[in-house]
Amino acid sequence: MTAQGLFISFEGIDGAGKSTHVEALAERVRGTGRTVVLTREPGGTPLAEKLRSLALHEAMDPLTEALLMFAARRDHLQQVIEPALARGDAVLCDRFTDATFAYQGGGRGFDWQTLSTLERMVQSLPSVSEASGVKLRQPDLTLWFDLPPSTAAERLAGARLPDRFESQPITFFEAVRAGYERRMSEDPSRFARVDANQSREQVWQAVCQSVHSRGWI
Ligand SMILES: Nc1ncnc2c1ncn2[C@@H]1O[C@H](COP(=O)(O)OP(=O)(O)OP(=O)(O)O)[C@@H](O)[C@H]1O
Ligand SMILES: Cc1cn([C@H]2C[C@H](O)[C@@H](COP(=O)(O)O)O2)c(=O)[nH]c1=O
Repeated sequence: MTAQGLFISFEGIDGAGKSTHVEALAERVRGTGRTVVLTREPGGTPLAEKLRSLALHEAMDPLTEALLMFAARRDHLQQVIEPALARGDAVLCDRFTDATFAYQGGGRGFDWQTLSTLERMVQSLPSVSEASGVKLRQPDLTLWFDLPPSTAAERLAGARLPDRFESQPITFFEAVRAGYERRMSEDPSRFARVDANQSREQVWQAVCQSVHSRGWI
């Protein structure tokens, strides 16, 4: 947990079941007396929502796509996430930087090191002294809803008009899933991998268990 606030991100391929549990978890966290800020990426501010719309619907090259994600994140961090954490609120965010590594890094094959450089630029915490090194804003917990891409595709079939990401083939989502795997291997204690290939109730129990075991609900 950060000094004051609590930051939980929800990750996974499209259709993994993240959004199904965000509001219910928010309710459980509110029950502990915390104010909850429910938000999403790309998005979460008026500017970032405009960038979201571009990223999801306009054709562009992988670098432009990665820069848009980080530009949206920078605004979101400054306008919403950092102020909320400073107030001691809980921020529940539907996707954060792991999605950039998974989708742009894994899915698109964009250079992982360049993404790490952008991450350092965008997420450095200003108040940390030089002696203790640069600290990056990261979620206190990342719930990774892990589901085989074929099952996710079945769940999404016919649900809505697919955007630039949702219309990608299964092989793209296999690469995204591998991106999440790699990202988790780089910081395992931050992640809880939730087996999303279960009933909604079983997934919910797994979500609650991960948050409860950390003493946050
Ligand atoms: N455990 C489950 N079993 C079967 N269907 C599920 C389960 N969880 C969610 N669903 C259904 O799968 C679909 C996708 O779920 P949801 O919108 O929560 O996914 P998501 O990860 O938020 O997707 P996206 O990132 O594309 O917004 C919805 O129709 C939802 O009702
Ligand atoms: C943050 C982030 C998101 N994406 C992709 C992943 C999804 O396909 C869409 C967002 O849609 P959702 O229904 O809100 O899940 O954007 C990405 O490629 N890179 C990112 O950093």
